[in-house]
Amino acid sequence: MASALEKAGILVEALPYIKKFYGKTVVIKYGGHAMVDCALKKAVLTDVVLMKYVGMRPVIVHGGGPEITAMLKKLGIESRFIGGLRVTDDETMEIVEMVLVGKINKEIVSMLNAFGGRAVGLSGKDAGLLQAARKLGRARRPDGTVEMVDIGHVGEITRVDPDIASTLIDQGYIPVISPVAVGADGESYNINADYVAGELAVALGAEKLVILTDVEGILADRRDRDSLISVIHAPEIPDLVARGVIEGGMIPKVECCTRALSGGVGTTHILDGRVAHSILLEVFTDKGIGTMVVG
Ligand SMILES: Nc1ncnc2c1ncn2[C@@H]1O[C@H](COP(=O)(O)OP(=O)(O)O)[C@@H](O)[C@H]1O
Ligand SMILES: CC(=O)N[C@@H](CCC(=O)OP(=O)(O)O)C(=O)O
Repeated sequence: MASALEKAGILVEALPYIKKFYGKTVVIKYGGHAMVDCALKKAVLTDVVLMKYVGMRPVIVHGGGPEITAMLKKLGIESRFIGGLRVTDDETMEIVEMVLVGKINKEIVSMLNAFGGRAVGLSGKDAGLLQAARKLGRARRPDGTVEMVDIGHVGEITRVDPDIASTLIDQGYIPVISPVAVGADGESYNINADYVAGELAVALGAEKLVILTDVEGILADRRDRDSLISVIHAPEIPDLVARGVIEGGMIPKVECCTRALSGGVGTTHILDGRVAHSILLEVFTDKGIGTMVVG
């Protein structure tokens, strides 16, 4: 147990960070293990409420891929991914929206409110927050070449109108956003939540983008948990992707960090959502954790 003096020391250590981030927007991509484990869920959402109470402007973009897969399985529908994106036919789109907007979003909102935050759930469809167009999937042929194929209602963000989110933030609310968008044609689109977090961070002029996931951060060797890369420069990323060091679900994360940095976001981080209070450790202590992606 920490002594009273140690506890005071921890609070004092946080002071420069509280000052630095006071009034600043921080976009948090919430997904992975931290979303299914009940204790971790509480830890993450408590951190977000604390950030709010010390004067930061947190915004949550949530994922929910595993829950969508589980629901589809219950309904006897098999999940298929091409280039890391879910092949989304009409029926799947309906389930995606039900799970993300109807279930996960509302659960996060209720918990934040129970912890003393004032959270409001939105999907990208609300007030034109996210507009999208059909995105093709990158299918790898057996000979290694890539073919672009139709993957249904999967969207690429074409326009962000952050007004509804910034109005809510200005009024003291915590926006919680589902990665579902609308097309110019009125069609619904399913978007990888990492891309939504990156684009929103840019549109909201965020100071920080924090992506929670199921690993320590970017590993130089995925089989070696000690090979964490603490700081990586965006220009180093394409080579790591080409060499297969970064692959699968880590690709949208690094792409979204790179996009955010080029759009003016101060710092971007990929953190281990399995570590309780990893957001607090990153934001309020001298000991940065996970991988920081810098420009
Ligand atoms: N270089 C790498 N370092 C760490 N993880 C990597 C790397 N390359 C690929 N990955 C994979 O990316 C996964 C994280 O992406 P994903 O499963 O989509 O996360 P989430 O569900 O949090 O969005 C890791 O669990 C890991 O399997
Ligand atoms: C197009 C696409 O793949 N969309 C994702 C949206 C949810 C998501 O991104 O969830 P995670 O962050 O938990 O992976 C999906 O359907 O799974």
